[in-house]
Amino acid sequence: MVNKITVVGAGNVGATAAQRIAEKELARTVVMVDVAEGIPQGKGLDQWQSAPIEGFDSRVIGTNGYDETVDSDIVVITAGIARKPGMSRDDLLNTNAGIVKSVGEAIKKTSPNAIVIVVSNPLDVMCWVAKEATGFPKERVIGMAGVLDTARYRAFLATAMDVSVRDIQAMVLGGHGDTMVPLISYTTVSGIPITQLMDKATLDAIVDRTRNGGAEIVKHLKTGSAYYAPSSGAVQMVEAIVNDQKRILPCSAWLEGEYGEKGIFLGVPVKLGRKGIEKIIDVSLTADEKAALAKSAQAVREPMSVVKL
Ligand SMILES: NC(=O)C1=CN([C@@H]2O[C@H](COP(=O)(O)OP(=O)(O)OC[C@H]3O[C@@H](n4cnc5c(N)ncnc54)[C@H](O)[C@@H]3O)[C@@H](O)[C@H]2O)C=CC1
Ligand SMILES: O=C([O-])CC(=O)C(=O)O
Repeated sequence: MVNKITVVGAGNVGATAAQRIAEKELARTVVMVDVAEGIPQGKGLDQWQSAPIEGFDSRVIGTNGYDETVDSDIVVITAGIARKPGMSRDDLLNTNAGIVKSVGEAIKKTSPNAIVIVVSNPLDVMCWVAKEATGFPKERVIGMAGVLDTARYRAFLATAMDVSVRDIQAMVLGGHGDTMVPLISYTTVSGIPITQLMDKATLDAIVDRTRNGGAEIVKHLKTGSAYYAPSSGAVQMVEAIVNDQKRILPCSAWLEGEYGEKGIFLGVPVKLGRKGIEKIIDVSLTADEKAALAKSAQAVREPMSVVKL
């Protein structure tokens, strides 16, 4: 358990993440911050009132400012607008860049030693905005997307094969968009290569569905985007950090030459522990996977070039 975890944005992803963090008792105090008056206060109080039933002692509070967040160990940024049907994540760029920048500046002043987990979209670009605004080292600014995209891929594979999700190991790398790269060569079911268990057409359809996994939920919900699995993804990363688990998870990380890329955030396998990103793991890729990752990096670079910081 750490002393304090702040979740900025008390909307669908933020509030669900805060509740999960409290239920897992990952921090003594969980603070939700939102600009919407009354919302973080009301949700925080409601969550705290679930504590006697769920049996957790993490105190949840909600606020519109940063005083209560001072010296947070971890800050999860979920502030920003979510997309609606017909929109791409890049359509959120300008609005969310301004929001994430202001949040980053506030965190820099109030929690200078925090590890920041970014969730707001477009994810990889927002990680960069958060890194610029906080000035934090690359180990302490981490994006949540690969854990979610991989969870979707694993869930689809488990459904198709009628096996436990627990036995499916996989990794989705690249940017959090249509160009993401599910690594078929590293997908196994209890160590058995997926290509021995599933025909190519079925696998290709699952890869395609994974790439469009966020849009599929938006199409159903109409009013916003996914939040149960996204908050689970963010909380798995929080847990890895709090408990110094040294988990190897696909996260958006600032690259300085790894995978042939530099000066961008991109989803790659990292080791997550108490210091944040403790290592970026550079795995070998097939020629097709390398080309797909390079294309995905380009899809992150383009929106970056139009953001005014
Ligand atoms: N990285 C990923 O895999 C995922 C990213 N997302 C992204 O996460 C973000 C949040 O999604 P939801 O929670 O569904 O949206 P939501 O609309 O339910 O909640 C967003 C909250 O942010 C608040 N907010 C806006 N400006 C703020 C500021 N300056 N400071 C504090 N709070 C502020 C709003 O008042 C609102 O309560 C979106 O940008 C969405 O696209 C969502 C799911 C997955
Ligand atoms: O689709 C969206 O806009 C939200 C998101 O990133 C996801 O669910 O993958």
